[in-house]
Amino acid sequence: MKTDIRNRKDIEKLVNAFYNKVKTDEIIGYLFTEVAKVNWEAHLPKMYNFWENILFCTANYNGNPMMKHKELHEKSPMTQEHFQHWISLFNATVDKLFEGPKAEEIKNRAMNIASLMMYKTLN
Ligand code: HEM
Repeated sequence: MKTDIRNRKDIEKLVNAFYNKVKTDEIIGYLFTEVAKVNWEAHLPKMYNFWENILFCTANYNGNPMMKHKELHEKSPMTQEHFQHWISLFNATVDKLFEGPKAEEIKNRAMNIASLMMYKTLN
């Protein structure tokens, strides 16, 4: 039986599952592994903080994601398809693991941030 996203431990489970898929994904994987050469030990805790702050207002994330993605786009151009694919992977991961109001909220927030990011990055 699926539960809602209740705490940081659930966020860790979601984020780990999501980036496990991302790493080997045919459409966006290379942006992480070859272009940005992501240090996963640093990136994953940042993402736990990012989403924990969004869902539970913990005020433990203070980065600048818009800037990071603009820099990434300058190194290797991204397209609307990349962002749409990111969203579909993210939604599929949420739906596989969780259900409830917080699960719906995180998908809505991801979609809104992705739209803004696309607008700021691709224009
Ligand atoms: C095509 C879509 C996307 C790609 C390819 C992508 C890729 C990346 C990469 C390579 C990094 C840098 C990791 C590092 O520090 O080396 C990053 C950071 C990050 N991404 Fe994305 N991303 C995408 C979409 C999104 C979306 C839609 C969100 C939010 C809903 C998001 C949130 C973040 C955050 C919060 C960081 C950490 C920024 C920091 O350093 O504080 N990303 N992303």
